[in-house]
Amino acid sequence: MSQLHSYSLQDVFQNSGLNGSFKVVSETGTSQPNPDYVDSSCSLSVKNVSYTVSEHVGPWWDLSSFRKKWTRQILNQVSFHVDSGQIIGILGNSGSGKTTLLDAIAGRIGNSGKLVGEVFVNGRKLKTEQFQDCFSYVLQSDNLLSYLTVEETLTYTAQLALRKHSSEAQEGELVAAVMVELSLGHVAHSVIGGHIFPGISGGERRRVSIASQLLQDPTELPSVILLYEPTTGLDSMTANQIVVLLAELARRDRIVIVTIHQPRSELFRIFDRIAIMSRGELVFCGEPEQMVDFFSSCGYEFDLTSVDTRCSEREAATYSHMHDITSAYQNSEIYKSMLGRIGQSCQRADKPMIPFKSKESPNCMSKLNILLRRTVRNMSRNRMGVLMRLSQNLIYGLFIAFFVMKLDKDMTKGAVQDRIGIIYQSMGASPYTGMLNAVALFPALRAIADQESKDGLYQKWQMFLAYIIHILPFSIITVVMVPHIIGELLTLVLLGVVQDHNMVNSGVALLNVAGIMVGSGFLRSFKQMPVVFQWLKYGWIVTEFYGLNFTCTPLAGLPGSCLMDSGNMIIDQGYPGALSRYTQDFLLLYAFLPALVILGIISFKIRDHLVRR
Ligand SMILES: Nc1ncnc2c1ncn2[C@@H]1O[C@H](COP(=O)(O)OP(=O)(O)OP(=O)(O)O)[C@@H](O)[C@H]1O
Repeated sequence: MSQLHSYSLQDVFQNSGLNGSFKVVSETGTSQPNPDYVDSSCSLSVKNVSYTVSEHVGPWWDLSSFRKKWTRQILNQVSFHVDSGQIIGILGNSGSGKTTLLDAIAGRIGNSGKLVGEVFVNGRKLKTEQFQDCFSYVLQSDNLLSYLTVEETLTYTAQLALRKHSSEAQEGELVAAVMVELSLGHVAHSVIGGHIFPGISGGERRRVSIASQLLQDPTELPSVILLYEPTTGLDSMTANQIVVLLAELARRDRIVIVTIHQPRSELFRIFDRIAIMSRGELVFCGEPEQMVDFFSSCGYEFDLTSVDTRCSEREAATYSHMHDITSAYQNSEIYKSMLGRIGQSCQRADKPMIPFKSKESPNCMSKLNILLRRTVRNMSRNRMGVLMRLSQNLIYGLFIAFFVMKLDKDMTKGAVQDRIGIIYQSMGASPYTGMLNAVALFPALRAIADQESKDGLYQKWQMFLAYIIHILPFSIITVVMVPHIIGELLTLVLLGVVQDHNMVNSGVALLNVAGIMVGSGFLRSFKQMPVVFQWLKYGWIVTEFYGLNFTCTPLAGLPGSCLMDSGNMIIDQGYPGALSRYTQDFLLLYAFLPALVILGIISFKIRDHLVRR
């Protein structure tokens, strides 16, 4: 990775033709503090943003109150202004509205409530649907593929995000530059790791997630980066390092907005602006030094900004404190000067607009190809996963073969019953192996798809298709065990619309048992079945029994115990019409496969609407 140290990200963008305009150009990736940002290249103004949701007054089991609704104010007239080169920390107790504010700015608020207010970038008002294309958003959880290295992870992201005509060399240079910028060079070839095997550290994973976001703007460095709780779950030293790193990113001509739960006191100095939220309102937004003066001038401690809901008296008292502080802030010079800066920036809309994320990213097929290569590479290193897929059908096949070899031809020794039993077991049990695969291996990919699709890298159903294509070679081994593949596909379809994979487990099990019992004809006579199930009867019986001749020793005292002595008679008597429908029934069985793939695509399209955006 020696080449890593020869690039800075800005240089690469400028040299590669994917250039943007930078005022602060650093050398070799080290930050250049830029304290005198008089005319910043970018400004973000958030003006009077409010968010309300309509909620049922009571729970659903109390119908009278459930029918009534009330409007709840989650964000109330939030305004702040921040220039490039600055990092702003949004603080507040749990439930104060930090996440909602970040989601609102990032354009991922969902449509369950009503969002009003204005967001300006460089003085130009953004439409709500433009937020998502304008800002980069780093979530709290690092959804990364465990078996890929850091460099591979970032390379695949670059391939998914960058312009279709960017070359491999350009992508490589950008990835190398981003790794330099986030000090990831020393772990470039280390695997990300997971719960069951070690990989890079928690802080390094955070940095990989941030690096992924930096790579997602192909035309220019992302100018506004939002990070949700980037320090949660990290030890204090690593948390400090992450915040320092974010401050360095901001100094390189960006705006960095971070929500943070409980920052250590030394971290306050690193932020250029501190915003404190309580009950959906900004009770303070200013420089850290101003914060100390402000709180001492209004006679309150900083930690009195949260409302204590432990009892009604404490709630009333602390709410009144909070109200006093908010009023004091809104009457302060700090607030007025902030409003002044918003006004100035709106009047001076002469700066260039931040370019939106490129709409020229690779086409659908190329993205599918990249996703497939990424999934295959990750899977091929998962020894347990590969072993599980290869061995389960082999073992299952051997198990069935063991019984098949012992099948008797004597009618009186259960020749017919045993054969039907074997078919029933093959049909009934193999979908479970498919289900187990999907439940064990797919949810991690689904979480990644949820995040990356929100970033606009691809659509969720494309990850679903890539997953199906990558299991095809394994499925070819089990081609005669269509029920196994049907089991896996059915599980994937349900995983699209049901989040909890335990519920999916039970659902598939139930559908499988019910399907076999009601619709297969193994446990019920075809003739007694409703017509809708009759056409579902398939060719296994014909495959097993056609052309078979049985022996039979008549049982004493049981005349007619040997009335049927051939497989063809069994088919005619027990499953009338099955012979003439043989091809049609098999086609029907295989038709389940494309039908389930189409259902899966629909299911993952529905997921787009279900998963809160
Ligand atoms: N769509 C919604 N419908 C109903 N209530 C909501 C919705 N979104 C947010 N809330 C409520 O708004 C309040 C603020 O939530 P938010 O997640 O923004 O707080 P937070 O400051 O990020 O909390 P934490 O630090 O615990 O994550 C919470 O009480 C939450 O339950």
